[in-house]
Amino acid sequence: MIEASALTKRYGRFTAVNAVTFEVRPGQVLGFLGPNGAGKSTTMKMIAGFLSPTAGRAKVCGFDVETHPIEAKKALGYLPEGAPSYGEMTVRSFLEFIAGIRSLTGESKRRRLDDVIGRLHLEDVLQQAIDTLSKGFKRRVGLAQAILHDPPVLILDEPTDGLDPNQKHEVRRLINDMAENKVIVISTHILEEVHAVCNRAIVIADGTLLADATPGELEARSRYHMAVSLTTGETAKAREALTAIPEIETIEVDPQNQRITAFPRKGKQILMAVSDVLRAQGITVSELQLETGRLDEVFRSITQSHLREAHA
Ligand SMILES: Nc1ncnc2c1ncn2[C@@H]1O[C@H](COP(=O)(O)OP(=O)(O)OP(=O)(O)O)[C@@H](O)[C@H]1O
Repeated sequence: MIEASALTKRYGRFTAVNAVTFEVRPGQVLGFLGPNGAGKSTTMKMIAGFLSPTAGRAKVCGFDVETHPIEAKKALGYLPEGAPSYGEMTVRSFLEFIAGIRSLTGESKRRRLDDVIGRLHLEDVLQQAIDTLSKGFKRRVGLAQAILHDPPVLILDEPTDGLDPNQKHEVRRLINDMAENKVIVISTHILEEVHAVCNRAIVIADGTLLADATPGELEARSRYHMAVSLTTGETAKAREALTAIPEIETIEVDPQNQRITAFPRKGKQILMAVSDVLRAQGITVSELQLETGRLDEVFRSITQSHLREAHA
């Protein structure tokens, strides 16, 4: 379990992280979302014990990161941003070195090394110096060192940064496979990643926690939640037909692709009515979709309204 209590980091008069409080329990994969410079990496570094908080505290599996750093770090795997240090080492010697630091020996060391090398497909680069690897491979080596001792808590700072789409998919699957009995925190800019791996999301901006909810709850805040979108060759006729439905508040047409979106009045369901009206008018649609909500729009509205208020 991770407990962050009023975690704060100040650099001079600048507050990078402002009294952030949250808990993460086993089975939770928490996505850390926020614009550039929001304080995501700084918060993760404080929980991982790589940076001392100015105020507040973090605990990992009950151990205060500041007062019991060894116990806390034992329970934790941390993938920092960027590439692993020790770039002159080969991948194999780096992982052996980390295994030593993690006190792995003998059969269990061999098993753990084989496991992470296999999971992250590092077989072909084991003898290569880390500095000479592509960005994606460097990221995979970083992930391998984070999970090598099979810790109960994982903190992964942008784990899929620099990976190609296949590798992104693989790493998301790896996180899903590990999620059941671990505590996992990931930071990401990729909102589809929140859907793919997270069952909870925290939004921060300017070092301040602005939202803490499931991805579904966040989507439900979107103006697109329960809206109906459709594509047809008869846009004008369909739009006109939809104006007859009293439960629809507004209708928008995307100028790029002519896709129509009908927004319901608060609390109203419109899918059946839309479908009935189109059928009655003989309008053929190539696609009709009930929207769950758009995370990117919610993210923008939460962070931008905060920034507007903060700088007003
Ligand atoms: N050592 C430092 N001295 C002064 N300011 C710093 C220092 N480290 C970070 N900051 C500032 O703290 C703020 C938060 O940085 P942080 O790296 O945590 O953001 P982030 O949310 O991870 O951003 P990104 O998504 O761009 O990685 C930024 O404004 C950054 O410039």
